Amino acid sequence: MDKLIITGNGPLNGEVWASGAKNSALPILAATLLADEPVIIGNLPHLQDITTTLELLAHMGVEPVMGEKMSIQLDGSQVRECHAPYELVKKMRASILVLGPLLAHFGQADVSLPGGCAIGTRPVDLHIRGLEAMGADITVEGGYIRARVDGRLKGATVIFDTVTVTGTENLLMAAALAEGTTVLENAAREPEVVDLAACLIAMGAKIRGQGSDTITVEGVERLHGCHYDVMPDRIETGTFLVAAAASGGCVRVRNTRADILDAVLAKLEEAGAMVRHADDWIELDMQGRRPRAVNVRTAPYPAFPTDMQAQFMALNCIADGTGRVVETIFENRFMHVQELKRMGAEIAIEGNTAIVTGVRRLSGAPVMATDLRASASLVVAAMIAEGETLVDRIYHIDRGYECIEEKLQSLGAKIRRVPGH
Ligand SMILES: CC(=O)N[C@H]1[C@@H](OP(=O)(O)OP(=O)(O)OC[C@H]2O[C@@H](n3ccc(=O)[nH]c3=O)[C@H](O)[C@@H]2O)O[C@H](CO)[C@@H](O)[C@@H]1O
Ligand SMILES: C=C(OP(=O)(O)O)C(=O)O
Repeated sequence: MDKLIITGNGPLNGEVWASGAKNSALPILAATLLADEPVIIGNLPHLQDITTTLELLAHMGVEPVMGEKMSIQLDGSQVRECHAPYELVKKMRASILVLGPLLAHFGQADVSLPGGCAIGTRPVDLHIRGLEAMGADITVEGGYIRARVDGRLKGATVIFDTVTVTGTENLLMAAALAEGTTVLENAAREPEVVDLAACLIAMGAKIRGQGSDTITVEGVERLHGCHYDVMPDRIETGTFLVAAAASGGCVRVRNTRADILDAVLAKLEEAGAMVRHADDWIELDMQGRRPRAVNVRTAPYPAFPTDMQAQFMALNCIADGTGRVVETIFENRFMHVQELKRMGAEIAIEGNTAIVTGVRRLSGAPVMATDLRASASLVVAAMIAEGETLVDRIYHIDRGYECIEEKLQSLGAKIRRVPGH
């Protein structure tokens, strides 16, 4: 298993590019299963999760054809098998995103039930209930979701009990090829849902209301090919900005968007950062100052994202004052706390709240990455700590951060990868 060795090296400064969004690319790759023709997807990030998705599509018979500039052509008409095996699903929960497209296009899907993961149990009951409301016959047996429909799925009104991002995406994709109109209520408003809808529209789907909590889809009989570029990764962008703020530095992130990061940018300004932005870049300047502690409470978009919670925890660890971090989305997303404490952080947990009292200095230590964003928080903490930190199990970070060490090195970080077994 690869490890990262990081030595605190003062403020981060310079420019870095944001990659395409993982959480947009994954549903969009699954959406190519809906089309009868080749679809070209551009601005794909080079990530382990993308590789896993391409393996999953190849397992079904869809062979990826590499194009220019990180683009890939996929042809949904090549599907031979509507089966997502446990061996691949266990590597990546987002594999559940093939359920809706397979069922809508081919009338059948056998998808391994994704397990829980470090951050929570993460059930998929709302995906299943929504598809059943559209006429699917679904059983769960031997660890597999077995879904069938005679003819086309039927449009329905689906009211989600809880806001679910991939649940909304699965139903949106299924509804695109259903017979009649589907209304998704209490739908997720995340920018990645809007990006998926834009890709589906480019394929011929009829969708309105994306970005609001009511999405209406008029099903069409077929979807065609298109070329679609994935939006920039707002969580990767936010991670670079938090690292800049925590280190007292000045960083410009290019190829990104400020309009999808409002809640994060507001918290960074509250922490004392000067933030400027234009159409495709965001710059954060901390002018060498120590950040002020901030309170954050995670909630569905447009509120503060759970995927940025761990990184803000790292910032609060060295901030001036005490910050309360409340996690409302996942029941176990504080796995980084114990590791940050190994580096000298002062954090107390009360239920779903972490109370972080800033210290002037963290110290390097051997730490263990437990999930994707926990890993990012440890990397941020390591870059501002005194001495050397060894971050183990970084396969988690490779799921969601493209060329993490090269990008951070370009900002002045002392970080290197040590290959492991
Ligand atoms: C690939 C992807 O896009 N992943 C993101 C997606 O995950 P994901 O789509 O898995 O997360 P959800 O939005 O579905 O989860 C939100 C909450 O709803 C619960 N729930 C969800 C579905 C369901 O059928 N039943 C149920 O109870 C979950 O356990 C969780 O407590 O949104 C999360 C919340 O913004 C992000 O942290 C993940 O990075
Ligand atoms: C939790 C995340 O991803 P996933 O849903 O793929 O586990 C994440 O991107 O922070």
